[in-house]
Amino acid sequence: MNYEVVLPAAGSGKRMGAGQNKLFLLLEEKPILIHTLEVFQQDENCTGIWLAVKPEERGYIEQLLNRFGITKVKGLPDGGLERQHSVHACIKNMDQVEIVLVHDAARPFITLPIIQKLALTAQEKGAAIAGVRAKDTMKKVINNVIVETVDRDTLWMIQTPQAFRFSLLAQAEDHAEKEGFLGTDEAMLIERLGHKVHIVESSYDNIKMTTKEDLMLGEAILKKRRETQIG
Ligand SMILES: Nc1ccn([C@@H]2O[C@H](COP(=O)(O)OP(=O)(O)OP(=O)(O)O)[C@@H](O)[C@H]2O)c(=O)n1
Ligand SMILES: C[C@](O)(CO)[C@H](O)COP(=O)(O)O
Repeated sequence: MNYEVVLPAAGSGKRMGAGQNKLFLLLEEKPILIHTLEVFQQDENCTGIWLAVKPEERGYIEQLLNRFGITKVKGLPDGGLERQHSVHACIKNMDQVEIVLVHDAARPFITLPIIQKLALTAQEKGAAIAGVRAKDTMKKVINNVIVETVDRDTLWMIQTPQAFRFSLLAQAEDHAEKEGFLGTDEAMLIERLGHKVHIVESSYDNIKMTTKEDLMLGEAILKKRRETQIG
């Protein structure tokens, strides 16, 4: 199933505390952003990449695209104050396609089988997002006191990619903007339309590079993958 992908890349990386956009930090000598882009560059089903960027970082990102042979980028619109604004900027710039994926540029370990399953489920059902089952005992806590132990079987930790029929996501983004609603993922905007969102089981490796500890985890995931390939 063919698709185009939106990669929000206009964050600041405050929690990483590196004093620069965390996407420029290196994992095995390659920027995190490039690790993520290479997944989609290599996927023959990906027909276009849209990158939301900070205006002052556009020139450097274009240099990186050239240096690493990333040729599928169709546009690099200005990102916004929040992640949702950055995604919306891309959606507004794109021509209509059947299926669009939104994927955090900060999640470099997504794999092609999960991407394909998401795209196919979105084609069939309209909206599909990646997630993994909660592993720990889950409790709701207010003011440091347990209010409730939540049935773990109903809880998933949500990731990206999130895949949609383009028209549905565009409608959800416009609706959220009109109502001044800000969500932490695209699925929340679709849920507000009353449309069902389906889950596709993903991998615990598909971490978002958020804090310093994630850099070590990231190096370990790359090492594991290299050793599996060699072995
Ligand atoms: N205004 C924003 C904020 C975030 N992002 C992107 O959305 C993804 C997920 O966001 P997050 O991990 O929160 O990244 P940052 O906002 O950079 O990190 P922090 O919240 O720690 O500042 C990242 O690829 C980030 O670049 C974006 O495009 N525009
Ligand atoms: C979309 C997301 O990756 C799902 O886990 C996440 O909500 C975005 O990251 P943030 O750190 O909440 O901005």
